[in-house]
Amino acid sequence: MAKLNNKNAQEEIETLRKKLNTWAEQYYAQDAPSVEDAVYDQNYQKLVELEKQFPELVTPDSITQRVGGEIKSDLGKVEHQVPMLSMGDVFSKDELLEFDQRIQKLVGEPVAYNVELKIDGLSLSLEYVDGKLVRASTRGNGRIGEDVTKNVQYIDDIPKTLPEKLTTEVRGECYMGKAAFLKLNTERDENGEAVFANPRNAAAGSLRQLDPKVTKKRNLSTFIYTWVNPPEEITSQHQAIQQMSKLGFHTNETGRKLANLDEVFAYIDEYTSKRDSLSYGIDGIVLKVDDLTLQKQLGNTVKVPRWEIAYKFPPEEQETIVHEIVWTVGRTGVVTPTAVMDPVELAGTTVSRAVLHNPDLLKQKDVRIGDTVKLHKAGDIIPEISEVVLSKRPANSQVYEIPTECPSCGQSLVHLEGEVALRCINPACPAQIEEGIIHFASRPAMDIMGLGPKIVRQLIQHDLVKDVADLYHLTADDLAELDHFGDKSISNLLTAIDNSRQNSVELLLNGLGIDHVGAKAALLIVQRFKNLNKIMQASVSDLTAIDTIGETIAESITTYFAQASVQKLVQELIDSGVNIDYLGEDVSEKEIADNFFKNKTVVLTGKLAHFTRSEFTKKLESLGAKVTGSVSKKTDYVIYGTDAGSKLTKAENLKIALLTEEEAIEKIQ
Ligand SMILES: NC(=O)c1ccc[n+]([C@@H]2O[C@H](COP(=O)([O-])OP(=O)(O)OC[C@H]3O[C@@H](n4cnc5c(N)ncnc54)[C@H](O)[C@@H]3O)[C@@H](O)[C@H]2O)c1
Ligand SMILES: [Zn+2]
Repeated sequence: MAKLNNKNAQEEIETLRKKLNTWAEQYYAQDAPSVEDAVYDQNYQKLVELEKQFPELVTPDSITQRVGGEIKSDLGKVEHQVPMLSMGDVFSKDELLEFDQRIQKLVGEPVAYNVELKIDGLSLSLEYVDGKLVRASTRGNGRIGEDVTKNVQYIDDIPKTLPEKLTTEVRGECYMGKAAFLKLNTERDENGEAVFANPRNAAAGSLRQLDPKVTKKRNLSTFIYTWVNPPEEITSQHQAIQQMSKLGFHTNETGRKLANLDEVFAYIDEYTSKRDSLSYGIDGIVLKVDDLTLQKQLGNTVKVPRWEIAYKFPPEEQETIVHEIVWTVGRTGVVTPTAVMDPVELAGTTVSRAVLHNPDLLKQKDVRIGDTVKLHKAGDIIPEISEVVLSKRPANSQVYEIPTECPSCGQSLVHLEGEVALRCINPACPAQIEEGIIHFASRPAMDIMGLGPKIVRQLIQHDLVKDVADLYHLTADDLAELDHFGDKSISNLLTAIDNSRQNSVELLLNGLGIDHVGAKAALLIVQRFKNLNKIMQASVSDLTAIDTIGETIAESITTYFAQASVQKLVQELIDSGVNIDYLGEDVSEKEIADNFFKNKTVVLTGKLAHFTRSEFTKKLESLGAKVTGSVSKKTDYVIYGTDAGSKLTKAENLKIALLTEEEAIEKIQ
């Protein structure tokens, strides 16, 4: 690394932290990472190196000093009696040797390790009182996790009662098996929902659900590997696992107590080759000092235990040849390239396609027809081209030319400002119409059962529909033209279409497929305006007056409804009897019951432990409080967390009533 001066280092550190924080938030809170783990890990390592070089620049809120992301869900919060930590990781056998040497030096002699598979899921704590399961929680930020007690009732392998009346806590990994993961992603893909990047995010997204019935459908499992407070006779990790298994916990059978690193390396090799045949995903192996007393002596850093380390597998790679690059047109006209390659076996499945996402990425990787490429699986699952093997590039190879015309309708493609994507902006483009109708009928939109992609495709091929309004004119005779479509299916589909006329209008607003407007935004907008005509007349500033609606969404909506073709479409829908009113509960004018915060002006400052700023603000606003950004004489209360700065001082000077976060929470309840 080039020598940096203090100022440059500070800048670089801040840039890295910002990037990592964003990725961690997407990964931990939204269960939807935007970059591969390897990219995250590399940037994280860079930050670690810089902080080592410039220790004075380390701050307690740096991602290297804390666990996971902030908790942002609406699930209840649970404070962990013993913190749930992260784990140090290494990427080579050499680094494992260094770890072992460090341990030997600290302990004064060679130690035995219990070696376990590193399961690709999320940590889960289970608390029992008198042998009864009373509470389950996620790791969260390590100190405070999310309450998932209701959700784990639906995980079959978790014992709800123990054979002994123990009061104790165990921890382990909650995961989704490979088969369940692939099934879930296939379903989501068919419903037009975003697929999960890997089994870990899928497990996290399925466990952290407000509605436990969703968890029930997701087929989660556990491997329990930590006994937080074992009985005295348990003196080693190996023993702890065996005893927990006897108590009915699902433990992993592959763990082994090993006396030296040669045996550990053999274990790594063994499971590197067995990995694909396991029914669950693993991303490495874990070395734990086996002796529990030694574990205690070695203790923890702020973020990780000193007595354990994860060895992460290098990503598996295969070489193959690219034959073709195909372009598909999505609902919003975005055209996406996919490389089609000679089929190869990669981490357990046969792979022949890899999405290249956008033309920039394709250019940057400079993938050409005939190129030999290295293929790996992001998150162990999704095939991706890592790089071109330049030494194997044919002599006559030519730079791949990005198409200028839409593969579906032939109209010129455009690059909209500020976008990496290439788009077809022809509203009559058949591919877009098809995707648009599939979206309109999907579950989060108009929810028309039985109108999946295959049927939509046929309806278009038979010239039965050209836009979503045509759906409402379909007759039994029309549908009889379709392949394998019997009387029963016909009448079911017609009923489903008919029922959708009565949907509350947020489903229609989402179904129209306006850029940036998903189910959540649609609901918020509809709750404010109550009726589609009013939304069509709203200005950008009318729309942004809604709390969470920003300019991007607002502009997208006004631009959309300004189009004559759209106005005509909406009129046709109305003429076909489709409802355009909000039929849900009235939220805005609901009478707010008297409470401590009603009609009070409140300022939040400092770092909150139990809620995020925006969660807390929402909560207070729902109680009728006005939450503002700065302290003035009009402020009734200042609620403060840790590290509160000038706002707190100002409040003290103005003698404004102060509440700690905990005090404020008490007043809410
Ligand atoms: N792609 C992204 O944007 C992104 C963002 C944030 C984090 N990440 C990934 O997450 C990793 C960091 O996450 P982390 O802090 O949760 O650490 P980690 O997942 O690398 O390791 C710690 C976790 O391993 C789990 N585990 C599995 N098997 C275990 C066993 N047998 N014994 C003990 N623990 C076991 C536990 O849940 C524990 O909390 C990074 O290395 C990165 O790869 C990716
Ligand atoms: Zn087109």
